[in-house]
Amino acid sequence: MSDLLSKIAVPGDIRMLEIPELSTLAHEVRQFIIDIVAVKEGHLGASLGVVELTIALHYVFNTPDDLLVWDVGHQAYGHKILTGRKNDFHTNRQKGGISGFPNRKESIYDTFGVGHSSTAISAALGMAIASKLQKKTKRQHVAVVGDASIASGMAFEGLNHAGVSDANILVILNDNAIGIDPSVGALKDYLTSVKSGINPPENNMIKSLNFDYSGPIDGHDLPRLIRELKRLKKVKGPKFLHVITTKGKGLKQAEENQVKYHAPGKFDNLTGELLPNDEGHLPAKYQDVFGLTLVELATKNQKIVGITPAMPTGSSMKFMMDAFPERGFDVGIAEQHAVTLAAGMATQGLLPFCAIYSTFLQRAYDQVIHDVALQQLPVVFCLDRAGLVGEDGATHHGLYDLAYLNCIPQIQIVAPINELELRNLLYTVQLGIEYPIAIRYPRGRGVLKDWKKPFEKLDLKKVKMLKKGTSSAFLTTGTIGNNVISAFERATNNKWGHYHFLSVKPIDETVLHELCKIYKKLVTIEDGTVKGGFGSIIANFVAENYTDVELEIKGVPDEYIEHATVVEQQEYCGIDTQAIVEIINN
Ligand SMILES: Cc1ncc(C[n+]2csc(CCOP(=O)(O)OP(=O)(O)O)c2C)c(N)n1
Ligand SMILES: CC(=O)[C@@H](O)[C@H](O)COP(=O)(O)O
Ligand SMILES: [Mg+2]
Repeated sequence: MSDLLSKIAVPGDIRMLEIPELSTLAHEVRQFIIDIVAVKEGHLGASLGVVELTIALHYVFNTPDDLLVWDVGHQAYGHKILTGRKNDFHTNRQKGGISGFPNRKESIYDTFGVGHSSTAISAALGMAIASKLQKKTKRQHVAVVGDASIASGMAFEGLNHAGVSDANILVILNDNAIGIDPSVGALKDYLTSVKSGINPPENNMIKSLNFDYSGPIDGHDLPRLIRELKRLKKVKGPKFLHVITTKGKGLKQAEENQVKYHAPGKFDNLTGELLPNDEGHLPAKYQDVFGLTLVELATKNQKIVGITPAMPTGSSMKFMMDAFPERGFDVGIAEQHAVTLAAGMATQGLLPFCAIYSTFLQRAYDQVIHDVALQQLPVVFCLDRAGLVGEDGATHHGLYDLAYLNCIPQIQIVAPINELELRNLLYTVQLGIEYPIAIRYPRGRGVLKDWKKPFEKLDLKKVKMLKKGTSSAFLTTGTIGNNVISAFERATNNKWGHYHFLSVKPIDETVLHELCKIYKKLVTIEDGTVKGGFGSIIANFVAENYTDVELEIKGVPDEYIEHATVVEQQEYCGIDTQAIVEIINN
Protein backbone atom coordinates (compact mmCIF):
# COMPACT_ATOMS: atom_id res chain seq x y z
CA MET A 1 0.00 0.00 0.00
CA SER A 2 1.26 3.43 -0.90
CA ASP A 3 2.07 5.82 1.91
CA LEU A 4 2.19 9.24 0.40
CA LEU A 5 1.03 11.19 3.44
CA SER A 6 4.12 10.31 5.46
CA LYS A 7 6.20 12.01 2.76
CA ILE A 8 4.28 15.28 2.90
CA ALA A 9 5.82 17.68 5.38
CA VAL A 10 4.80 20.89 3.61
CA PRO A 11 2.69 21.71 0.54
CA GLY A 12 5.85 21.91 -1.60
CA ASP A 13 5.97 18.11 -1.28
CA ILE A 14 2.47 17.80 -2.74
CA ARG A 15 3.62 19.75 -5.77
CA MET A 16 6.22 17.04 -6.44
CA LEU A 17 3.49 14.42 -6.93
CA GLU A 18 1.87 13.40 -10.21
CA ILE A 19 -1.81 14.26 -10.54
CA PRO A 20 -2.95 10.57 -10.40
CA GLU A 21 -1.13 10.21 -7.06
CA LEU A 22 -3.19 13.01 -5.56
CA SER A 23 -6.28 10.79 -5.32
CA THR A 24 -4.30 8.34 -3.21
CA LEU A 25 -3.16 11.20 -1.04
CA ALA A 26 -6.77 12.35 -0.68
CA HIS A 27 -7.76 8.89 0.49
CA GLU A 28 -4.95 8.86 3.06
CA VAL A 29 -5.73 12.35 4.38
CA ARG A 30 -9.39 11.42 4.76
CA GLN A 31 -8.53 8.26 6.67
CA PHE A 32 -6.07 10.18 8.84
CA ILE A 33 -8.78 12.67 9.80
CA ILE A 34 -11.29 9.89 10.50
CA ASP A 35 -8.85 7.89 12.64
CA ILE A 36 -7.98 10.82 14.86
CA VAL A 37 -11.35 12.57 15.13
CA ALA A 38 -12.95 9.20 16.00
CA VAL A 39 -10.92 9.19 19.20
CA LYS A 40 -10.13 12.83 19.93
CA GLU A 41 -13.45 14.31 18.72
CA GLY A 42 -13.90 17.61 16.91
CA HIS A 43 -15.49 18.77 13.66
CA LEU A 44 -15.64 16.03 11.08
CA GLY A 45 -18.02 16.39 8.13
CA ALA A 46 -16.78 19.75 6.89
CA SER A 47 -13.14 18.66 6.67
CA LEU A 48 -13.98 15.35 5.00
CA GLY A 49 -15.88 17.29 2.34
CA VAL A 50 -12.97 19.48 1.25
CA VAL A 51 -10.07 17.03 1.16
CA GLU A 52 -9.72 17.17 -2.65
CA LEU A 53 -10.22 20.94 -2.69
CA THR A 54 -7.54 21.36 -0.03
CA ILE A 55 -5.03 19.26 -1.97
CA ALA A 56 -5.85 21.01 -5.25
CA LEU A 57 -5.41 24.45 -3.68
CA HIS A 58 -2.02 23.65 -2.19
CA TYR A 59 -1.01 21.92 -5.44
CA VAL A 60 -1.89 24.81 -7.74
CA PHE A 61 -1.16 27.78 -5.52
CA ASN A 62 2.21 28.57 -4.09
CA THR A 63 1.25 28.61 -0.43
CA PRO A 64 2.32 30.15 1.92
CA ASP A 65 3.39 32.88 -0.53
CA ASP A 66 -0.04 32.81 -2.09
CA LEU A 67 -2.60 33.51 0.61
CA LEU A 68 -5.36 31.03 1.39
CA VAL A 69 -8.17 32.04 3.77
CA TRP A 70 -10.62 29.47 5.15
CA ASP A 71 -14.00 30.77 6.29
CA VAL A 72 -15.03 29.56 9.80
CA GLY A 73 -12.05 27.18 9.66
CA HIS A 74 -13.80 24.06 10.97
CA GLN A 75 -13.11 22.50 7.55
CA ALA A 76 -9.35 23.13 7.69
CA TYR A 77 -8.16 19.85 9.25
CA GLY A 78 -6.78 18.61 5.90
CA HIS A 79 -5.05 21.96 5.47
CA LYS A 80 -3.45 21.60 8.90
CA ILE A 81 -2.33 18.05 8.22
CA LEU A 82 -0.71 19.06 4.92
CA THR A 83 0.96 22.18 6.28
CA GLY A 84 3.30 20.77 8.87
CA ARG A 85 0.89 19.79 11.64
CA LYS A 86 0.30 16.13 10.82
CA ASN A 87 2.27 14.94 13.82
CA ASP A 88 0.46 17.34 16.15
CA PHE A 89 -2.99 16.63 14.82
CA HIS A 90 -3.74 14.16 17.62
CA THR A 91 -3.56 17.15 20.01
CA ASN A 92 -6.30 18.98 18.10
CA ARG A 93 -8.46 21.16 20.39
CA GLN A 94 -6.76 19.84 23.53
CA LYS A 95 -4.97 21.85 26.19
CA GLY A 96 -1.55 22.83 24.84
CA GLY A 97 -2.37 21.26 21.46
CA ILE A 98 -3.17 22.77 18.10
CA SER A 99 -6.31 24.81 17.64
CA GLY A 100 -9.39 23.44 15.91
CA PHE A 101 -9.38 26.55 13.71
CA PRO A 102 -6.73 28.27 11.61
CA ASN A 103 -4.70 30.53 13.82
CA ARG A 104 -2.00 32.99 12.74
CA LYS A 105 0.12 32.19 15.79
CA GLU A 106 0.16 28.51 14.89
CA SER A 107 1.39 28.47 11.30
CA ILE A 108 2.51 30.70 8.47
CA TYR A 109 -0.01 28.80 6.33
CA ASP A 110 -2.87 30.09 8.51
CA THR A 111 -3.20 33.51 6.99
CA PHE A 112 -6.18 34.61 9.06
CA GLY A 113 -7.62 33.62 12.44
CA VAL A 114 -11.17 32.32 12.14
CA GLY A 115 -13.96 30.61 14.07
CA HIS A 116 -16.82 33.01 13.42
CA SER A 117 -18.15 32.73 9.88
CA SER A 118 -18.30 34.89 6.77
CA THR A 119 -15.08 36.85 7.27
CA ALA A 120 -12.94 35.23 4.56
CA ILE A 121 -13.94 37.38 1.59
CA SER A 122 -13.27 40.65 3.41
CA ALA A 123 -9.99 39.36 4.82
CA ALA A 124 -8.75 38.03 1.47
CA LEU A 125 -9.80 41.25 -0.25
CA GLY A 126 -7.87 43.23 2.34
CA MET A 127 -4.83 41.10 1.67
CA ALA A 128 -5.22 41.48 -2.10
CA ILE A 129 -5.44 45.27 -1.82
CA ALA A 130 -2.36 45.26 0.42
CA SER A 131 -0.46 43.14 -2.12
CA LYS A 132 -1.34 45.59 -4.84
CA LEU A 133 -0.17 48.58 -2.83
CA GLN A 134 3.01 46.70 -1.97
CA LYS A 135 3.58 45.77 -5.64
CA LYS A 136 3.44 42.03 -4.93
CA THR A 137 1.82 41.55 -8.28
CA LYS A 138 2.22 37.78 -8.57
CA ARG A 139 0.64 36.94 -5.24
CA GLN A 140 -2.72 35.12 -5.34
CA HIS A 141 -5.46 35.49 -2.73
CA VAL A 142 -8.07 32.79 -2.24
CA ALA A 143 -11.08 32.73 0.08
CA VAL A 144 -12.94 29.43 0.62
CA VAL A 145 -16.49 30.04 1.87
CA GLY A 146 -19.34 27.63 2.60
CA ASP A 147 -22.86 27.97 1.22
CA ALA A 148 -24.31 28.79 4.64
CA SER A 149 -21.59 31.32 5.44
CA ILE A 150 -21.82 33.17 2.13
CA ALA A 151 -25.46 33.97 2.90
CA SER A 152 -24.40 36.15 5.82
CA GLY A 153 -24.46 39.93 5.50
CA MET A 154 -20.75 40.30 6.00
CA ALA A 155 -19.92 37.98 3.10
CA PHE A 156 -22.23 40.01 0.85
CA GLU A 157 -20.47 43.18 1.95
CA GLY A 158 -17.18 41.64 0.87
CA LEU A 159 -18.54 40.53 -2.51
CA ASN A 160 -20.07 43.96 -3.05
CA HIS A 161 -16.70 45.62 -2.56
CA ALA A 162 -14.61 43.03 -4.40
CA GLY A 163 -16.85 43.22 -7.46
CA VAL A 164 -15.90 46.83 -8.15
CA SER A 165 -12.24 46.36 -7.34
CA ASP A 166 -9.51 45.08 -9.61
CA ALA A 167 -8.15 43.06 -6.70
CA ASN A 168 -6.63 39.72 -7.49
CA ILE A 169 -9.03 37.62 -5.43
CA LEU A 170 -10.56 34.21 -6.01
CA VAL A 171 -13.66 33.35 -3.99
CA ILE A 172 -14.40 29.63 -3.88
CA LEU A 173 -17.91 28.73 -2.85
CA ASN A 174 -17.84 25.29 -1.25
CA ASP A 175 -21.48 24.38 -1.78
CA ASN A 176 -22.62 21.28 0.09
CA ALA A 177 -26.15 22.62 0.68
CA ILE A 178 -25.78 22.45 4.43
CA GLY A 179 -24.34 24.45 7.29
CA ILE A 180 -24.47 22.70 10.64
CA ASP A 181 -28.16 22.27 9.89
CA PRO A 182 -29.57 22.34 6.34
CA SER A 183 -28.97 25.70 4.65
CA VAL A 184 -31.96 28.03 4.43
CA GLY A 185 -33.16 31.03 2.49
CA ALA A 186 -33.59 32.33 -1.02
CA LEU A 187 -29.87 32.12 -1.76
CA LYS A 188 -30.00 28.40 -1.05
CA ASP A 189 -32.89 28.14 -3.55
CA TYR A 190 -30.84 30.09 -6.08
CA LEU A 191 -27.83 27.79 -5.62
CA THR A 192 -30.09 24.76 -6.04
CA SER A 193 -31.41 26.16 -9.29
CA VAL A 194 -27.86 26.75 -10.54
CA LYS A 195 -26.82 23.21 -9.62
CA SER A 196 -29.84 21.65 -11.25
CA GLY A 197 -29.24 23.66 -14.43
CA ILE A 198 -32.57 25.48 -14.37
CA ASN A 199 -31.12 28.92 -13.70
CA PRO A 200 -30.65 30.77 -17.01
CA PRO A 201 -26.93 31.74 -17.26
CA GLU A 202 -27.89 35.39 -17.85
CA ASN A 203 -29.45 35.39 -14.37
CA ASN A 204 -26.19 34.53 -12.66
CA MET A 205 -26.10 36.81 -9.63
CA ILE A 206 -22.35 36.43 -9.09
CA LYS A 207 -21.62 37.48 -12.68
CA SER A 208 -23.92 40.44 -12.10
CA LEU A 209 -21.59 41.49 -9.30
CA ASN A 210 -18.72 41.67 -11.84
CA PHE A 211 -16.99 38.42 -10.91
CA ASP A 212 -15.46 36.11 -13.47
CA TYR A 213 -17.72 33.17 -12.55
CA SER A 214 -17.10 29.52 -13.26
CA GLY A 215 -18.77 26.32 -12.15
CA PRO A 216 -20.50 24.57 -10.69
CA ILE A 217 -17.90 21.82 -10.80
CA ASP A 218 -17.49 18.58 -8.86
CA GLY A 219 -15.28 19.39 -5.88
CA HIS A 220 -14.20 15.77 -5.51
CA ASP A 221 -12.83 15.54 -9.05
CA LEU A 222 -9.18 16.40 -8.51
CA PRO A 223 -8.05 16.68 -12.16
CA ARG A 224 -11.01 18.93 -12.93
CA LEU A 225 -10.39 21.09 -9.87
CA ILE A 226 -6.72 21.45 -10.74
CA ARG A 227 -7.46 22.39 -14.35
CA GLU A 228 -9.93 25.04 -13.28
CA LEU A 229 -7.73 26.50 -10.55
CA LYS A 230 -4.79 26.70 -12.97
CA ARG A 231 -6.97 28.56 -15.46
CA LEU A 232 -8.28 30.95 -12.84
CA LYS A 233 -4.77 31.66 -11.61
CA LYS A 234 -4.14 33.44 -14.89
CA VAL A 235 -7.32 35.51 -14.82
CA LYS A 236 -6.97 39.02 -13.39
CA GLY A 237 -9.43 40.71 -11.01
CA PRO A 238 -12.23 39.18 -8.91
CA LYS A 239 -13.03 35.57 -9.71
CA PHE A 240 -15.57 33.15 -8.30
CA LEU A 241 -15.54 29.37 -8.51
CA HIS A 242 -18.64 27.42 -7.52
CA VAL A 243 -17.69 23.96 -6.27
CA ILE A 244 -20.11 21.20 -5.29
CA THR A 245 -19.04 18.86 -2.51
CA THR A 246 -20.61 16.37 -0.13
CA LYS A 247 -20.26 17.08 3.57
CA GLY A 248 -18.85 14.00 5.30
CA LYS A 249 -17.50 12.59 2.02
CA GLY A 250 -15.91 9.17 2.40
CA LEU A 251 -17.61 8.06 5.61
CA LYS A 252 -21.03 6.59 4.90
CA GLN A 253 -22.66 7.61 8.17
CA ALA A 254 -21.26 11.12 7.92
CA GLU A 255 -22.67 11.52 4.42
CA GLU A 256 -26.05 10.15 5.46
CA ASN A 257 -26.41 11.99 8.76
CA GLN A 258 -24.64 15.25 8.09
CA VAL A 259 -26.08 17.14 11.05
CA LYS A 260 -24.97 14.57 13.61
CA TYR A 261 -21.55 14.09 12.02
CA HIS A 262 -20.78 17.81 11.89
CA ALA A 263 -19.11 17.17 15.25
CA PRO A 264 -20.13 13.64 16.20
CA GLY A 265 -18.16 12.93 19.36
CA LYS A 266 -16.39 9.58 19.54
CA PHE A 267 -17.12 6.97 16.88
CA ASP A 268 -15.74 3.71 15.52
CA ASN A 269 -13.18 4.66 12.88
CA LEU A 270 -13.78 1.45 10.92
CA THR A 271 -17.56 1.24 10.92
CA GLY A 272 -18.31 4.94 11.43
CA GLU A 273 -20.88 4.03 14.11
CA LEU A 274 -21.17 6.40 17.06
CA LEU A 275 -19.81 4.86 20.25
CA PRO A 276 -22.49 4.19 22.85
CA ASN A 277 -22.34 6.68 25.68
CA ASP A 278 -23.67 6.22 29.16
CA GLU A 279 -25.08 9.71 29.37
CA GLY A 280 -28.69 8.65 29.87
CA HIS A 281 -28.53 9.12 33.63
CA LEU A 282 -26.87 12.56 33.44
CA PRO A 283 -28.73 15.83 34.01
CA ALA A 284 -30.36 17.43 30.98
CA LYS A 285 -28.57 19.95 28.77
CA TYR A 286 -29.51 23.58 29.36
CA GLN A 287 -30.30 23.79 25.65
CA ASP A 288 -32.91 21.04 25.91
CA VAL A 289 -34.45 22.56 29.01
CA PHE A 290 -34.71 25.80 27.05
CA GLY A 291 -36.09 24.24 23.85
CA LEU A 292 -38.59 21.89 25.47
CA THR A 293 -39.83 24.50 27.94
CA LEU A 294 -40.32 27.00 25.14
CA VAL A 295 -42.58 24.55 23.32
CA GLU A 296 -44.61 24.01 26.51
CA LEU A 297 -45.04 27.74 26.95
CA ALA A 298 -45.75 28.42 23.29
CA THR A 299 -48.59 25.91 23.37
CA LYS A 300 -50.50 28.26 25.69
CA ASN A 301 -49.02 31.62 24.82
CA GLN A 302 -49.72 32.47 21.19
CA LYS A 303 -47.49 35.55 21.31
CA ILE A 304 -44.34 33.44 21.61
CA VAL A 305 -42.13 33.10 18.54
CA GLY A 306 -38.64 31.59 18.35
CA ILE A 307 -35.68 32.76 16.27
CA THR A 308 -32.26 31.22 15.76
CA PRO A 309 -29.49 32.34 13.42
CA ALA A 310 -28.36 29.00 11.98
CA MET A 311 -28.17 27.02 15.21
CA PRO A 312 -31.49 25.14 15.50
CA THR A 313 -29.85 21.91 16.65
CA GLY A 314 -27.16 23.48 18.84
CA SER A 315 -29.59 25.80 20.62
CA SER A 316 -32.50 23.27 20.61
CA MET A 317 -34.72 25.84 18.91
CA LYS A 318 -35.48 22.92 16.59
CA PHE A 319 -38.08 21.73 19.11
CA MET A 320 -40.02 24.96 18.59
CA MET A 321 -39.53 24.83 14.82
CA ASP A 322 -40.86 21.27 14.71
CA ALA A 323 -43.80 21.93 17.02
CA PHE A 324 -44.79 25.30 15.53
CA PRO A 325 -43.29 25.61 12.04
CA GLU A 326 -44.97 28.98 11.54
CA ARG A 327 -43.61 30.43 14.77
CA GLY A 328 -40.06 29.05 14.74
CA PHE A 329 -37.49 30.64 12.43
CA ASP A 330 -34.01 29.62 11.39
CA VAL A 331 -32.78 32.72 9.57
CA GLY A 332 -29.35 31.36 8.62
CA ILE A 333 -26.06 32.88 9.70
CA ALA A 334 -27.58 36.31 10.17
CA GLU A 335 -27.25 37.42 13.77
CA GLN A 336 -27.89 41.08 12.98
CA HIS A 337 -31.03 40.24 11.05
CA ALA A 338 -32.18 37.83 13.79
CA VAL A 339 -32.08 40.61 16.39
CA THR A 340 -33.81 43.25 14.27
CA LEU A 341 -36.35 40.70 13.05
CA ALA A 342 -37.17 40.05 16.70
CA ALA A 343 -37.46 43.80 17.26
CA GLY A 344 -39.89 44.14 14.37
CA MET A 345 -42.02 41.29 15.67
CA ALA A 346 -42.02 42.81 19.14
CA THR A 347 -43.37 46.13 17.83
CA GLN A 348 -46.45 44.19 16.74
CA GLY A 349 -47.13 42.51 20.05
CA LEU A 350 -45.28 39.23 19.56
CA LEU A 351 -42.87 37.97 22.20
CA PRO A 352 -39.72 36.81 20.41
CA PHE A 353 -37.31 34.39 22.07
CA CYS A 354 -34.12 34.98 20.15
CA ALA A 355 -31.64 32.17 20.93
CA ILE A 356 -28.09 33.22 20.07
CA TYR A 357 -24.75 31.94 21.26
CA SER A 358 -23.21 34.64 23.42
CA THR A 359 -20.13 34.79 21.19
CA PHE A 360 -22.23 35.29 18.05
CA LEU A 361 -24.37 38.04 19.59
CA GLN A 362 -21.19 40.10 19.42
CA ARG A 363 -22.03 40.39 15.72
CA ALA A 364 -25.31 42.11 16.49
CA TYR A 365 -24.31 44.55 19.19
CA ASP A 366 -25.63 47.65 17.47
CA GLN A 367 -28.93 45.93 16.76
CA VAL A 368 -29.31 45.06 20.45
CA ILE A 369 -28.81 48.72 21.36
CA HIS A 370 -30.37 50.61 18.47
CA ASP A 371 -33.20 48.31 17.44
CA VAL A 372 -34.19 46.69 20.72
CA ALA A 373 -33.07 48.38 23.95
CA LEU A 374 -33.38 51.99 22.83
CA GLN A 375 -36.95 51.30 21.73
CA GLN A 376 -37.66 49.32 24.90
CA LEU A 377 -38.95 46.34 22.96
CA PRO A 378 -39.79 43.13 24.80
CA VAL A 379 -37.32 40.72 23.21
CA VAL A 380 -36.01 37.74 25.16
CA PHE A 381 -32.37 37.03 24.30
CA CYS A 382 -31.53 33.45 25.17
CA LEU A 383 -27.78 33.74 25.42
CA ASP A 384 -26.59 30.21 24.91
CA ARG A 385 -22.95 29.07 25.39
CA ALA A 386 -22.37 31.81 27.95
CA GLY A 387 -19.09 31.37 29.82
CA LEU A 388 -16.19 29.10 28.89
CA VAL A 389 -17.04 26.67 26.11
CA GLY A 390 -14.07 24.32 26.13
CA GLU A 391 -12.49 22.87 23.01
CA ASP A 392 -13.67 25.49 20.50
CA GLY A 393 -11.50 27.91 22.44
CA ALA A 394 -10.91 31.63 22.27
CA THR A 395 -13.13 32.36 19.27
CA HIS A 396 -16.20 30.79 20.84
CA HIS A 397 -16.25 31.59 24.57
CA GLY A 398 -19.19 33.64 25.80
CA LEU A 399 -17.16 35.81 28.16
CA TYR A 400 -18.03 39.37 27.29
CA ASP A 401 -21.84 39.43 27.44
CA LEU A 402 -22.10 40.65 31.04
CA ALA A 403 -19.74 43.50 30.24
CA TYR A 404 -21.12 44.40 26.84
CA LEU A 405 -24.75 44.29 27.95
CA ASN A 406 -24.33 45.93 31.35
CA CYS A 407 -23.53 49.31 29.81
CA ILE A 408 -26.74 49.38 27.74
CA PRO A 409 -29.69 51.20 29.33
CA GLN A 410 -33.09 49.51 29.41
CA ILE A 411 -32.05 45.89 29.28
CA GLN A 412 -32.18 43.33 32.05
CA ILE A 413 -29.53 40.62 32.41
CA VAL A 414 -30.23 37.42 34.32
CA ALA A 415 -28.30 34.19 34.83
CA PRO A 416 -30.01 31.14 36.38
CA ILE A 417 -28.04 28.84 38.64
CA ASN A 418 -29.61 25.61 37.37
CA GLU A 419 -32.05 24.06 34.92
CA LEU A 420 -35.10 24.58 37.11
CA GLU A 421 -34.38 28.26 37.51
CA LEU A 422 -33.91 28.54 33.74
CA ARG A 423 -37.26 26.86 33.21
CA ASN A 424 -39.02 29.13 35.69
CA LEU A 425 -37.32 32.17 34.22
CA LEU A 426 -38.68 31.33 30.77
CA TYR A 427 -42.10 30.91 32.33
CA THR A 428 -41.84 34.20 34.21
CA VAL A 429 -40.67 36.33 31.29
CA GLN A 430 -43.45 35.11 29.01
CA LEU A 431 -45.99 36.43 31.56
CA GLY A 432 -44.85 39.86 30.37
CA ILE A 433 -41.72 42.01 30.41
CA GLU A 434 -41.29 45.75 30.29
CA TYR A 435 -37.76 45.68 28.96
CA PRO A 436 -35.69 43.39 26.79
CA ILE A 437 -34.04 40.70 28.84
CA ALA A 438 -30.96 38.54 28.29
CA ILE A 439 -30.92 35.12 29.93
CA ARG A 440 -27.42 33.67 29.95
CA TYR A 441 -26.73 29.94 30.37
CA PRO A 442 -23.80 27.72 29.47
CA ARG A 443 -23.02 24.94 27.01
CA GLY A 444 -23.83 21.49 28.26
CA ARG A 445 -25.47 19.73 31.14
CA GLY A 446 -27.07 21.05 34.28
CA VAL A 447 -26.89 19.74 37.83
CA LEU A 448 -30.36 18.44 38.69
CA LYS A 449 -31.99 15.04 38.39
CA ASP A 450 -35.39 16.50 37.72
CA TRP A 451 -36.05 19.83 36.06
CA LYS A 452 -39.54 19.29 34.71
CA LYS A 453 -41.50 20.58 37.66
CA PRO A 454 -44.66 22.73 37.74
CA PHE A 455 -43.93 26.31 36.77
CA GLU A 456 -43.23 28.88 39.46
CA LYS A 457 -43.20 32.63 38.99
CA LEU A 458 -39.83 34.09 39.99
CA ASP A 459 -38.98 37.42 41.51
CA LEU A 460 -36.43 38.39 38.89
CA LYS A 461 -34.57 40.78 41.18
CA LYS A 462 -34.31 38.51 44.18
CA VAL A 463 -30.88 37.62 45.53
CA LYS A 464 -30.93 34.13 46.98
CA MET A 465 -29.02 33.34 50.15
CA LEU A 466 -27.73 29.82 49.56
CA LYS A 467 -25.69 29.76 52.75
CA LYS A 468 -25.31 32.22 55.59
CA GLY A 469 -21.74 32.96 56.65
CA THR A 470 -20.02 34.90 59.38
CA SER A 471 -17.44 37.32 58.03
CA SER A 472 -16.83 36.32 54.40
CA ALA A 473 -19.15 35.51 51.52
CA PHE A 474 -19.12 34.46 47.88
CA LEU A 475 -21.34 36.35 45.49
CA THR A 476 -22.04 34.50 42.25
CA THR A 477 -24.27 34.75 39.23
CA GLY A 478 -25.32 31.91 36.97
CA THR A 479 -24.25 28.30 36.96
CA ILE A 480 -20.70 28.96 38.18
CA GLY A 481 -22.40 29.20 41.60
CA ASN A 482 -22.51 25.39 41.55
CA ASN A 483 -18.73 25.35 41.95
CA VAL A 484 -19.17 27.17 45.25
CA ILE A 485 -21.84 24.70 46.31
CA SER A 486 -19.46 21.80 45.48
CA ALA A 487 -16.59 23.55 47.23
CA PHE A 488 -18.66 23.82 50.42
CA GLU A 489 -19.08 20.05 50.35
CA ARG A 490 -15.30 19.62 50.22
CA ALA A 491 -14.02 22.45 52.38
CA THR A 492 -13.16 22.01 56.03
CA ASN A 493 -13.94 25.53 57.18
CA ASN A 494 -17.60 26.30 56.93
CA LYS A 495 -17.86 29.96 57.81
CA TRP A 496 -18.39 31.38 54.35
CA GLY A 497 -21.69 32.64 53.06
CA HIS A 498 -22.96 32.27 49.49
CA TYR A 499 -25.41 34.50 47.61
CA HIS A 500 -26.76 33.84 44.12
CA PHE A 501 -27.57 36.92 42.02
CA LEU A 502 -30.13 35.89 39.42
CA SER A 503 -30.23 39.45 38.16
CA VAL A 504 -26.98 41.20 37.31
CA LYS A 505 -28.75 44.20 35.91
CA PRO A 506 -30.54 45.76 37.65
CA ILE A 507 -28.54 44.69 40.67
CA ASP A 508 -30.29 44.60 44.04
CA GLU A 509 -28.56 47.45 45.89
CA THR A 510 -30.65 46.98 49.03
CA VAL A 511 -29.28 43.49 49.45
CA LEU A 512 -25.79 44.67 48.59
CA HIS A 513 -25.96 47.24 51.39
CA GLU A 514 -27.02 44.48 53.82
CA LEU A 515 -24.19 42.21 52.67
CA CYS A 516 -21.60 44.96 52.99
CA LYS A 517 -22.71 45.50 56.55
CA ILE A 518 -22.61 41.79 57.49
CA TYR A 519 -19.42 40.72 55.72
CA LYS A 520 -15.89 42.14 55.89
CA LYS A 521 -14.81 40.20 52.84
CA LEU A 522 -16.70 39.53 49.62
CA VAL A 523 -15.44 37.36 46.75
CA THR A 524 -17.29 37.53 43.45
CA ILE A 525 -17.05 34.61 41.06
CA GLU A 526 -18.19 34.64 37.44
CA ASP A 527 -17.52 32.75 34.23
CA GLY A 528 -17.06 35.97 32.34
CA THR A 529 -14.36 38.57 31.97
CA VAL A 530 -13.21 40.17 35.22
CA LYS A 531 -13.10 43.48 33.38
CA GLY A 532 -16.54 45.03 33.24
CA GLY A 533 -18.65 42.08 34.34
CA PHE A 534 -20.45 41.05 37.54
CA GLY A 535 -17.43 41.64 39.78
CA SER A 536 -16.92 45.10 38.30
CA ILE A 537 -20.53 46.00 39.02
CA ILE A 538 -20.10 44.95 42.67
CA ALA A 539 -16.74 46.77 42.81
CA ASN A 540 -18.34 50.00 41.64
CA PHE A 541 -21.02 49.66 44.27
CA VAL A 542 -18.54 48.93 47.07
CA ALA A 543 -16.21 51.75 45.99
CA GLU A 544 -19.06 54.23 45.98
CA ASN A 545 -20.44 53.20 49.37
CA TYR A 546 -17.94 51.44 51.63
CA THR A 547 -14.31 51.72 52.65
CA ASP A 548 -14.20 48.79 55.06
CA VAL A 549 -15.21 45.93 52.76
CA GLU A 550 -12.48 43.87 51.13
CA LEU A 551 -13.51 42.71 47.66
CA GLU A 552 -11.86 40.12 45.46
CA ILE A 553 -13.03 39.57 41.87
CA LYS A 554 -12.58 36.09 40.43
CA GLY A 555 -13.33 35.41 36.80
CA VAL A 556 -11.72 35.15 33.43
CA PRO A 557 -8.57 37.27 33.24
CA ASP A 558 -7.98 39.97 30.66
CA GLU A 559 -6.55 37.62 28.04
CA TYR A 560 -7.78 35.08 25.46
CA ILE A 561 -8.36 31.62 26.89
CA GLU A 562 -7.13 28.82 24.63
CA HIS A 563 -8.85 25.53 23.83
CA ALA A 564 -8.98 22.91 26.60
CA THR A 565 -11.79 21.28 28.54
CA VAL A 566 -14.07 23.64 30.44
CA VAL A 567 -12.73 22.30 33.73
CA GLU A 568 -9.13 22.95 32.63
CA GLN A 569 -10.11 26.45 31.56
CA GLN A 570 -11.82 27.08 34.88
CA GLU A 571 -8.70 25.85 36.66
CA TYR A 572 -6.57 28.23 34.62
CA CYS A 573 -8.85 31.11 35.61
CA GLY A 574 -8.99 30.07 39.28
CA ILE A 575 -12.75 29.62 39.30
CA ASP A 576 -12.91 25.82 39.53
CA THR A 577 -14.17 24.04 42.64
CA GLN A 578 -10.71 23.31 44.03
CA ALA A 579 -9.64 26.95 43.70
CA ILE A 580 -12.71 27.93 45.72
CA VAL A 581 -11.93 25.27 48.34
CA GLU A 582 -8.50 26.86 48.70
CA ILE A 583 -9.99 30.32 49.17
CA ILE A 584 -12.20 28.91 51.91
CA ASN A 585 -9.42 26.99 53.63
CA ASN A 586 -6.91 29.86 53.61
C1 LIG B 1 -21.06 34.30 12.98
C2 LIG B 1 -21.23 32.83 13.18
N1 LIG B 1 -22.46 32.33 13.38
C3 LIG B 1 -22.63 31.02 13.56
C4 LIG B 1 -21.56 30.17 13.53
C5 LIG B 1 -21.76 28.70 13.83
N2 LIG B 1 -21.42 27.90 12.65
C6 LIG B 1 -20.23 27.31 12.51
S1 LIG B 1 -20.08 26.46 11.11
C7 LIG B 1 -21.63 26.89 10.65
C8 LIG B 1 -22.18 26.41 9.35
C9 LIG B 1 -21.28 26.74 8.21
O1 LIG B 1 -21.81 26.21 7.07
P1 LIG B 1 -21.08 26.39 5.69
O2 LIG B 1 -20.56 27.76 5.55
O3 LIG B 1 -22.00 25.92 4.65
O4 LIG B 1 -19.82 25.44 5.84
P2 LIG B 1 -19.77 23.85 5.89
O5 LIG B 1 -19.88 23.46 7.32
O6 LIG B 1 -20.89 23.31 5.09
O7 LIG B 1 -18.44 23.53 5.32
C10 LIG B 1 -22.26 27.67 11.61
C11 LIG B 1 -23.64 28.17 11.53
C12 LIG B 1 -20.29 30.73 13.34
N3 LIG B 1 -19.19 29.98 13.36
N4 LIG B 1 -20.16 32.05 13.15
C1 LIG C 1 -17.55 25.82 13.97
C2 LIG C 1 -18.59 26.34 14.82
O1 LIG C 1 -18.69 27.52 15.06
C3 LIG C 1 -19.58 25.44 15.42
O2 LIG C 1 -19.56 24.19 14.83
C4 LIG C 1 -19.33 25.37 16.88
O3 LIG C 1 -18.20 24.58 17.12
C5 LIG C 1 -20.54 24.77 17.52
O4 LIG C 1 -20.40 24.79 18.87
P1 LIG C 1 -21.31 23.83 19.77
O5 LIG C 1 -20.71 22.48 19.66
O6 LIG C 1 -21.18 24.43 21.12
O7 LIG C 1 -22.67 23.89 19.19
MG1 LIG D 1 -22.12 24.15 3.68
